[in-house]
Amino acid sequence: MNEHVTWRAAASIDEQDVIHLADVRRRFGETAALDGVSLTVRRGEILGIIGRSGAGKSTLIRCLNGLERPDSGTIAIEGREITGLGEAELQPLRRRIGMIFQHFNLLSAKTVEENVALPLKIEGWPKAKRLARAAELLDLVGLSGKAKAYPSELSGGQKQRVGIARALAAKPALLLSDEATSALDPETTRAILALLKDINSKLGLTILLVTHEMEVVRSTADRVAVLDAGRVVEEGPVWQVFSQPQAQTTRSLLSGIRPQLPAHIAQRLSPDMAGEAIVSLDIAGPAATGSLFQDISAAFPGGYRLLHGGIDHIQEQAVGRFFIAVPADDAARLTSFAERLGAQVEVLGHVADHA
Ligand SMILES: Nc1ncnc2c1ncn2[C@@H]1O[C@H](COP(=O)(O)OP(=O)(O)OP(=O)(O)O)[C@@H](O)[C@H]1O
Repeated sequence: MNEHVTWRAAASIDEQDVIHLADVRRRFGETAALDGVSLTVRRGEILGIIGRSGAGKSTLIRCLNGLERPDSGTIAIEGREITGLGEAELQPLRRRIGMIFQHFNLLSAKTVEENVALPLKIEGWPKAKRLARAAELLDLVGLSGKAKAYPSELSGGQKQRVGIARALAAKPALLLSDEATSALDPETTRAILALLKDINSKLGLTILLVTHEMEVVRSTADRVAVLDAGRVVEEGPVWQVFSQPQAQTTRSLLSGIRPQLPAHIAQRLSPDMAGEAIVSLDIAGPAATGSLFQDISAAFPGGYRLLHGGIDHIQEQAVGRFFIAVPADDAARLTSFAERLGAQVEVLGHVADHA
């Protein structure tokens, strides 16, 4: 455990960014896979990167681990620029990034402890020392009893724990998770994410979570960057981006985990200003659990109807999303009233009768 303490101390001395990308571009023929990506992964944080299929996530990962070279722009790992380095110079920097994968990528003919110790063997560590380190890491990931087992004898979750232990063996500056929970059931996913969060807080380990699973980012990341057609279209603390997403891509990516206007009401929406206006209210922070509806009630004697929604908690911040119906004539005044209280308001349309 001493090694962990040393590691953490080292992390706190060195405050520089772990990864820094500036205007990174990579084209494949007509396709701009990365179209000017600038991004920073700060030491000790968990940064989530989300994007739909084809957004450029894999190209970004390949540029980070040196398997792909950008056409232009710069990539620095712990302040050292990797763009332009030759293979020999790249190797030690590549080892500063430990990776975990969707399908674990364990060697089936090797035992668990041999898999974990493999990066250290490549680095030339003596056998006794690397097995001692493997034992320490297996303890960290909760697999002490499995050192002599083979991957085929393990569950998916246990295999990913071995993957995590192996990725941490050479004390990387960054753990890069490439869809690491996508092949796991929800319960195992939660356990693996809890382990990653635990390692992040115990060791100060910096983690980059690349995923198409919004729930992974919601429950685990500190910040999130949204990639769309090779560009970062939105970036910020998870609770902020998830509560008031600005980009259309972010909104549609989040549609599965944020309350949506029920389909039977959405089908009846009309742009004609008649009957009731259907309004969405997004509000976060203390205002979300404050007196929002009490204030609206007091200011709008014509009344309102709460149709759908609720309050979630992300990073210990309340995040509220509500759909309400108000008399059409009140919609404009309600919008400015709720905006003054900190809500993001959108009039989605109107319905002739009660929705
Ligand atoms: N080697 C390649 N040759 C040609 N086109 C490529 C190549 N690699 C990526 N692309 C294209 O670049 C774009 C970004 O691809 P990339 O694989 O980085 O996206 P992604 O976000 O990882 O997608 P997915 O989630 O489906 O893996 C896509 O349009 C893809 O077709």
